[in-house]
Amino acid sequence: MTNIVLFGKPGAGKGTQAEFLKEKYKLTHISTGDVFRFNLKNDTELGKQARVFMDAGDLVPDELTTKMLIDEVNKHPNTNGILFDGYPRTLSQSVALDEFLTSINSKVAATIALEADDEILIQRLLERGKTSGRIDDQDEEKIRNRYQEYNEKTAPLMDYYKAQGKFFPVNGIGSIAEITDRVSAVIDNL
Ligand SMILES: Nc1ncnc2c1ncn2[C@@H]1O[C@H](COP(=O)(O)OP(=O)(O)O)[C@@H](O)[C@H]1O
Repeated sequence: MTNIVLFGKPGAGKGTQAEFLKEKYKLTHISTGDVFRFNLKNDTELGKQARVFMDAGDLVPDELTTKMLIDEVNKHPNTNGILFDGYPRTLSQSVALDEFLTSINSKVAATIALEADDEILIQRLLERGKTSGRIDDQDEEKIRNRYQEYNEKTAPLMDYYKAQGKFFPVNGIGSIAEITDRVSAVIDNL
């Protein structure tokens, strides 16, 4: 299994790149944001629990998120590898992911970070909010809160993966195809 973590701030283009990468490398794409939104839409028990956090732009509590993630991975026992998009987002989630992958004889092969400036990203999200219907994309204050969550809780993961020699930053500004090429260069070298 080649498991790749796609890392980046909100709006960095993880979901867009994942669509191309999953085809190219025959990976299973798991977006925690998408799974949560599916549960919100279908008003499941998980959706009910996650809604308040998501609508405010806060992270959903680790325990709930990790349980959901493990359930998703377990739905694909024969996969070539997983493309993790939006997970892990806290140190506790990184540790939980490593423990879980070890338990199934696997590991994170690489964490690939799409890098771009905050102001560019905030504009992208506001633009997306006009058509996506996502409450968390429609209001600058909620977007700024997501950046604060990222800076406080998610940014420290960079050091966690750097210490393991698994952190690969990629310039996230350019055409979609250019960025796919940059990410592919990292994967092809693994
Ligand atoms: N790993 C996670 N841990 C906690 N909450 C999460 C996680 N992944 C997604 N969420 C929740 O879902 C929301 C939307 O996720 P996502 O679509 O990945 O956002 P973004 O476009 O901001 O990167 C987050 O703001 C958060 O509330």
